[in-house]
Amino acid sequence: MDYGYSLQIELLLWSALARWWRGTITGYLSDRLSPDSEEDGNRVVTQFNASLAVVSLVYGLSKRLKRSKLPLPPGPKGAPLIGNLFQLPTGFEWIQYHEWCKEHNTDILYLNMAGNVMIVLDTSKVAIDLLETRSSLYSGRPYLTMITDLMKCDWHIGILTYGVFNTCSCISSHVMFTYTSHLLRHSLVFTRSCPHMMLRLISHNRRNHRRVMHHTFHSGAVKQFRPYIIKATRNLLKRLLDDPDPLNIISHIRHMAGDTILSIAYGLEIQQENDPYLKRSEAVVNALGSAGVPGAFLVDALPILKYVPAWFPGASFKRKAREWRETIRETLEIPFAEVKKATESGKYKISVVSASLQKIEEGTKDEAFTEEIIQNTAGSLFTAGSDTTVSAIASCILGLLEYPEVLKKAQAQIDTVVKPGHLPEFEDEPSLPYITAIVNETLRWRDVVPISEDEYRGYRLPAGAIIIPNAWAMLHDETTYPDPFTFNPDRFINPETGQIDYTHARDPSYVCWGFGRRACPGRYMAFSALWLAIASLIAVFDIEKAKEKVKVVGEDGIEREEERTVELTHEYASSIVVTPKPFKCVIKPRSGEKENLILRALLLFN
Ligand code: HEM
Repeated sequence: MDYGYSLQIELLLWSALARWWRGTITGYLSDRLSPDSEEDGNRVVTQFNASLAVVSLVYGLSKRLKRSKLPLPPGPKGAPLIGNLFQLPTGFEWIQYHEWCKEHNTDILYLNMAGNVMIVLDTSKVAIDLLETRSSLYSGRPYLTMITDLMKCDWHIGILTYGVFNTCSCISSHVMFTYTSHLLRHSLVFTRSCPHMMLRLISHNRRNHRRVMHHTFHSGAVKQFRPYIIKATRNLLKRLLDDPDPLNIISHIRHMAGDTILSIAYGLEIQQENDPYLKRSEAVVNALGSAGVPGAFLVDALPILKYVPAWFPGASFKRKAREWRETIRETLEIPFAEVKKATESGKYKISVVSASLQKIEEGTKDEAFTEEIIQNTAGSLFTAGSDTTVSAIASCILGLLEYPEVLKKAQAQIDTVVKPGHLPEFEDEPSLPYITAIVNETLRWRDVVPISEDEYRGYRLPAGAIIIPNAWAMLHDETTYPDPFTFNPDRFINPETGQIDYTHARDPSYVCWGFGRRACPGRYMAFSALWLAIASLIAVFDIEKAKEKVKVVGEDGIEREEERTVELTHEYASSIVVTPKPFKCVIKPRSGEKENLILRALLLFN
């Protein structure tokens, strides 16, 4: 059934394609040939088109026939043409995916979204098998025309394709990719300018960007950025001390995450209020968040709409894209240019950009180290690392509020290990296993990226299918994590030694940082930032559920005021990164001594 519809659609596309080729090449030749030779040109083009269409059809049909012999994974029955499109909830879809998997007794689920195939991987076994063991079959993200073509965010590490080729959305590039990639043997790439059929030598791919990132983010190198993490964490403590309003907690954490990342990326000194770099970067996160919501812009489903002029009625998406494009460009270029200037003058602070530019200066032969790739890599860090860090710290606070005994136990361990008058340091990590267990449990309990998407280019599963590893299902699998919805850091602690022990509950890092070639390159830095922030918050603050006064009418019929605990609703905003919505709580220094400690610790840095 599915193949029947998609074959019809494909036939239509191929015939449209043949016409398109005819128009394009005829136009191209007529611009260049004299009127006499135009007729010859037309004949050549017609013959070329005919052969191309025949080859296309034979190729497409043979692939279809070969593929249709293989069974599809099970999945819920869909409606004609639209498939399962309207069966999906608009948020927290990973829960529904998991329900369907249970219903169909499968860990590989097939969904058809109006012809677009989605394959959900519900267990770590299939996810690791497909995404790690056979990672070379995966090439990139599903293409979003709004973000890539119109907002010109095609440089972002999370959007780029891993290997030599970068993806192109439009039909022309698809044809070029299919036919020419084999001929060119991985030496050229078709870039965003594909309608003009520009080819350029490739170094512009995700593998190279990840290499630049690895240079400063591998487990050893990332230690050089610890002073930035310490400073941003201490500023967070001070901000919470000065303004403990629960509705501002998430924005304080957001400031800390942004401060850390921009310092690491560029060595920037971030202001506590109205920092222009932070403001621009947050605007980019919001823009990408809005544009990345599936179905938010029709142009993603109908890429041809990108050619509609901005003044055209209903084309507000073009105007929005133009506005966002400008912010994105400034965010990418301004800080990079400043660091470059500082590096040239020799007055710079250590950062991803300065360390990578230095590698060029030293004459590296590594093709990944170009100014463009360094600029792109640094520009990707904020969007990838800010909301994720905010989500994890805020979820941890929710866990501590819901399970006060965890907070008390963690405070007791800190009090015995950390010297009086000091805040926890990175060096304390081996002696504070319970804090490490809390970080792990946070990343498992409220996993930050419940599902991600990858594009599959293999056989057995339909080529081009979107693969969705359901990390949420894996991290809440009760055979691996008994009582999975309880926030219980002790599952990672050996009761006899008191040390971290993953024999009874698997280390969540095998899932929570993503899989294979998509796995989070910022994980060591992210873990360090989470660890220090959580250890420091627990060391100096008591975090409790808020109380509120309510009016109640007693049995005697008299109205009284009563104090009640405000229960948490655990509401999250559902997106690629799920982040808790602001929640009520009380956060106050554990003592006057801890308050002084917060002030003193920050002074040391200024
Ligand atoms: C709690 C913190 C974090 C978590 C849980 C997390 C998790 C993840 C996950 C699951 C992915 C893969 C997404 C996918 O497959 O679609 C990813 C990708 C990525 N992360 Fe993180 N991340 C965190 C923090 C950070 C930080 C702080 C940075 C950098 C400063 C960072 C940089 C990146 C980048 C650049 C990618 C894209 C990699 C690629 O597509 O090749 N992340 N992250």
